[in-house]
Amino acid sequence: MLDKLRPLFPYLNRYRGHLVRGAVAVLFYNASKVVMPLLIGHAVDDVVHHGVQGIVARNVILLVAIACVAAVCLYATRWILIGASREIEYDLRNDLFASLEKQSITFFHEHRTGDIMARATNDLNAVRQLLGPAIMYSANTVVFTAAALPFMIRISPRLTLLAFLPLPIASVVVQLMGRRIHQRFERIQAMFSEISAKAQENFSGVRLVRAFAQEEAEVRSFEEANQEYIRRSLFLVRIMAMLWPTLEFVLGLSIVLTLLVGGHQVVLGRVTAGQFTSYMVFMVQLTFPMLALGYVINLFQRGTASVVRIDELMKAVPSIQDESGNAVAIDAVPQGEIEFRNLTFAYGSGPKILDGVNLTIPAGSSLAIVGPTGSGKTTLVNLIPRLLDAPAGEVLIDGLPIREWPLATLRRAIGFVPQETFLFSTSIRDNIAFGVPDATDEQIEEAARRAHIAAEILEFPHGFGTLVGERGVTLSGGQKQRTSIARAILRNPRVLILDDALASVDTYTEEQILKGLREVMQDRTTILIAHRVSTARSADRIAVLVNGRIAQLGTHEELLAEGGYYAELFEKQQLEEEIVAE
Ligand SMILES: Nc1ncnc2c1ncn2[C@@H]1O[C@H](COP(=O)(O)OP(=O)(O)OP(=O)(O)O)[C@@H](O)[C@H]1O
Repeated sequence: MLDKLRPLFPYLNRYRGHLVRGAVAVLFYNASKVVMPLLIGHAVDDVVHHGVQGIVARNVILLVAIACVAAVCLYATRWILIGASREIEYDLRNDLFASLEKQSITFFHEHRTGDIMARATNDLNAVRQLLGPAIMYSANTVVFTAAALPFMIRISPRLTLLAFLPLPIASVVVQLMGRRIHQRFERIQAMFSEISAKAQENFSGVRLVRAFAQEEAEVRSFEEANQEYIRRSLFLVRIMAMLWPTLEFVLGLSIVLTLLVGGHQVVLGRVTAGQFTSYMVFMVQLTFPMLALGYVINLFQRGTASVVRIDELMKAVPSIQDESGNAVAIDAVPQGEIEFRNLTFAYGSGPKILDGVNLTIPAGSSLAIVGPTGSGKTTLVNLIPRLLDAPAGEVLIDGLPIREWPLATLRRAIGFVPQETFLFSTSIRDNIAFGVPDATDEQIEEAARRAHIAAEILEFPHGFGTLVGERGVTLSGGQKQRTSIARAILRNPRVLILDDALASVDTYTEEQILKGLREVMQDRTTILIAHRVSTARSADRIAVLVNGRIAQLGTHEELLAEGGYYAELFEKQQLEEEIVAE
């Protein structure tokens, strides 16, 4: 178990000052608690022997004073130890988020968002409870038992031996049940991840669910998953339900034995009434910490299972990261020449998606990529900002293997408009300025103007301050694409990549955007993935990608003259336009 908790050691070490102060508070708290039964015993003996009011009153004052000290120490214990657990929770959450931010996109294909969210919330909370209440209660139990035991032995070794006799039974029960609690909690958390993922996908895909009238089917499927979650939780409840009464029974047994044997010893005069009272108070005081043991074990088992689940995410090594000893300085700016040198690429052990691609895009020139759906166009451009990693030496920037460039330098130089546009639930201004936090309003508006979206944005009630997404207006597909283009332009990148970024706009808007882009494209390397010839022809050269191979390469005129896929596409689209025009 300690091994599983190893990931927490650096955090505990960081807050060792808190832990030491917490330990001091625990010591003082338990010291004052141990004094109390002794004082009560004294008071009882005083009454029995002297019956003097004054002495009793002195004992009462002392008791109240000790109770005050205990209360202050308990307050300090909670404040320091629970506070430290919150600090560690804060650090853990930040570290988890930072490590997730570094993961490559394949990581997010392998882990469902709901699962990640469940680990970042439910599991993190279980770890916090382990670090806070679990550590605090176990420290109190151990210290109090250790402090009380010598006094109890001094009062009566025989009584102590008898009273503690049933405790090993409790220990065995706790050991056995602890293991099961751990296993069952792991299964509960896995199911919770499943439910979270299901809910998250349903909310994200709400349009599809409504359009296909699948609400009831989805509710049913959610209910099934929820039922399984409850079934697994009830499994844990069953064990916990056995743990509490077992511990209570064992403690009850101890108290009964103490009463029986202790009472007998008072009668025989071996212990005084006061000593016996002290002893009984010790036993009663031990009841709560012993019972809390069941709760603490539960917290420890849950927490350990959750540490493992969080650590799985934290220790996942990003599949794409900076190679050690990059040849290029971090503040370098690439010219923007891109070369694919005999590039072959497959997803994992799957089939080849790109096969022997040889292509150079000179710095400052533009290239359009056309080709049938699934031919590998997106895959090819994803290799440039290293969203996917090509085999070493097969993609070069300015003649240098791409891995020689620090990731930050490389990505800073690229403006990327992905096929699926994504806008954050914030203002249009912030969405465009994403990646350029110090951009001025003028720069943002200029980028929007070039992407041919400025006029439409200004028509919204709050202009550029209009909120989009879940909390604001819903932009049309074309508006989203143009906002996304403005975002890429604002970065003033050396390399601009537009992956089918004009697919959702009509031909008139396409023409307007291309007009704006023509200025932007000057002197920067631009790659346009397009399905329309009208978009493709605006580039210096056009590459036709078929089945992961470059089938044709040339200017619009050259490719028309050459015949083949591009010329056919041109004819087909012209015919369509003529039919629409009639
Ligand atoms: N993450 C992935 N894992 C496995 N296969 C993938 C993955 N992403 C894409 N593919 C496969 O790679 C092939 C090429 O996909 P890609 O998206 O590059 O094509 P495309 O030419 O951009 O298509 P489209 O024009 O439809 O956007 C497809 O067969 C696709 O199924």
